[in-house]
Amino acid sequence: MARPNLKSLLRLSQFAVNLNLNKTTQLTNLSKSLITQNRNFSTSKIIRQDTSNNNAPATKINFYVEEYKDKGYMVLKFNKAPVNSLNLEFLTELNIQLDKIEQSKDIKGVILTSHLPNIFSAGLDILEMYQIKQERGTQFWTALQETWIKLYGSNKIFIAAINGHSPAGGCLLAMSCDYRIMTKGPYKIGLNETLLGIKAPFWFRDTMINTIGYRETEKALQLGKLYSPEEALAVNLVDEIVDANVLIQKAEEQMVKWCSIPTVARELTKSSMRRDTVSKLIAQRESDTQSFIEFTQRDSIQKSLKGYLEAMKKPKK
Ligand SMILES: CCCCC/C=C\CCCC/C=C/C(=O)SCCNC(=O)CCNC(=O)[C@H](O)C(C)(C)COP(=O)(O)OP(=O)(O)OC[C@H]1O[C@@H](n2cnc3c(N)ncnc32)[C@H](O)[C@@H]1OP(=O)(O)O
Repeated sequence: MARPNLKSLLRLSQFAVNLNLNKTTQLTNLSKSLITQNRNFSTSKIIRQDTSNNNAPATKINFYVEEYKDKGYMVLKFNKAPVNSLNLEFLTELNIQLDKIEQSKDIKGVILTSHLPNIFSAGLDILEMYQIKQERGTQFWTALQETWIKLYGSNKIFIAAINGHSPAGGCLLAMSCDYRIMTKGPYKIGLNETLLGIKAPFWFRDTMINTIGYRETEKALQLGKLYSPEEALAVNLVDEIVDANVLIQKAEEQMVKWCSIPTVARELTKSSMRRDTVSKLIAQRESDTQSFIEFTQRDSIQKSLKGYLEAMKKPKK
């Protein structure tokens, strides 16, 4: 596919929030059709000023929410085209969703998945790290910490239905869930930060250690290893791999199973397993943010990120 020049890549975040009337109309129609299928289906919208067209408000639907209150769970679908990259606005909205979930008495669990084909999440939006300003960088990193604390530290049941690529921050989101099911296919999952010339933060590392163990993490992080679904299954990075057409069905089956466990006992058990890991970041949030700002402002890191952005723009073979 044709790649834009660096300038247009740098406008990606701005572009991503601009109004796309056709898309919005299509999505609204989709939402309506799902409601008529007797599903309680709601959309979450970001409304903000579209600076490329001073007269038009920008509307973009970043999430679809399907609630099955009678069954006690919901499906939360990422919908930030093209790759569900995690930028400040997306994370802020995700945090609001996570707060609502935590406060809901009717919802015991959530299936996290993507509405976009072949992609769960491409991880952090690289443009949030490239040539960042301190204020935005601080807000961004704080929002990301918040997401992880809310997700990894949640008492609710989270099942990741990974329907495509899930590198870096995408892998972190998946690992923060209680159970992972991945679609078979030419997809990759893992913490590949070293390939971008950056070090995975300690809480990414700890989440991976808690998921696949110390030795496998040691290799995976240094090599920036991206696993195929079969490789991920072999090291317990995912718990199941399935054909795409049964992904949500399998996730729902698991959800029913997890929901059937006595809630308080399950919650106390989960919390006892994760509390120390979460507390470690909570105790170091400010210094972790400062490290992020200091690290990403280094010339060497900016050079690596620039090279990575340029490589992403090269035409695919
Ligand atoms: C104490 C020390 C503290 C240290 C802290 C320091 C640093 C912080 C580290 C933070 C940890 C970082 C975590 C991360 O998550 S970094 C992000 C890593 N993500 C990736 O490497 C994924 C890159 N993307 C891809 O590999 C592919 O895009 C794909 C996900 C496999 C999907 O492929 P495909 O479907 O073929 O899509 P395209 O490649 O064509 O991409 C479509 C457009 O999306 C743009 N894109 C892709 N990924 C990102 C991204 N992560 N951020 C921003 N933009 C992204 C891509 O450029 C295309 O744009 P275009 O359509 O305009 O060309």
